[in-house]
Amino acid sequence: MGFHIDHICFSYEERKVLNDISLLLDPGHFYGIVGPNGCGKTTFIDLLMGHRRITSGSILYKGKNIASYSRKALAKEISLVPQNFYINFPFNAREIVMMGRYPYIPRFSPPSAEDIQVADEIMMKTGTKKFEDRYMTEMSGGERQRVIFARALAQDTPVLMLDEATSNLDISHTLNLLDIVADKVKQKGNTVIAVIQDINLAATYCDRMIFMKQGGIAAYGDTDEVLTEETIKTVFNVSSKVYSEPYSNSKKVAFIRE
Ligand SMILES: Nc1ncnc2c1ncn2[C@@H]1O[C@H](COP(=O)(O)OP(=O)(O)OP(=O)(O)O)[C@@H](O)[C@H]1O
Repeated sequence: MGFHIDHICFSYEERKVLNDISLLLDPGHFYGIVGPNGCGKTTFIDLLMGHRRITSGSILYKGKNIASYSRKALAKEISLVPQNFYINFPFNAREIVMMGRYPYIPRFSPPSAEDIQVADEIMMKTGTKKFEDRYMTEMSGGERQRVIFARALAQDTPVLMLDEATSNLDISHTLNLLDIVADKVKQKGNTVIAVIQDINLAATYCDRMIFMKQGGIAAYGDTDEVLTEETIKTVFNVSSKVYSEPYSNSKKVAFIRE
């Protein structure tokens, strides 16, 4: 049982940003959310995270209203790699990754041996161990992004939300991190819900896609079915050719400049 999103609307004060969205997001899938700038993707993710309250409708997670979960209970279920992460206090990379373990560490207690082991393993896998002692304020944008990604993985939740989480990473780190989470979807039945601007990257990893436009859902379903030239035209007003690409065994889009 995943998310049951029922006729939700959301406004920033007077401004309606999401309009009547209904979706069922089942566990065990890699969802890609795609859509033009400003169409409401981050706002949608914020609502699923319980960070903002919907104006109308309901969001159930595992059958319970998302707003009824305590912060700590929700942190054991859902983690997020945000689009922007601001930090001006000089935490080092290890401290940031360890923050992912906070739902499991009792108040006023130090991290357990297990917490330390999990953080170490994640840092090795994400290639962030080599700068574990470096301050976040003294890293490149891509290095910081990988540490924030590692923090979310250390949280070890059944649901992981990615908001353009790899947009400033090189291709090698992008593939490494998306492979790690795709593996969790396959092996453990975890759920990934990822806002991805790069449609071809989304098509490679996501078995289901949600196309958003002007605060609503323009198309939703299995990637093979919804990723079409018509969808790209409707959502982005861009002409394209959609074709099957044998190397990644997925659909790909070639954009046509007119
Ligand atoms: N805090 C806010 N207060 C008022 N309006 C906001 C706020 N945050 C976002 N908006 C507006 O809400 C709309 C949706 O924003 P959102 O960030 O969800 O879009 P997005 O699809 O994630 O965009 P992008 O692809 O550019 O990241 C935009 O028109 C934006 O200007």
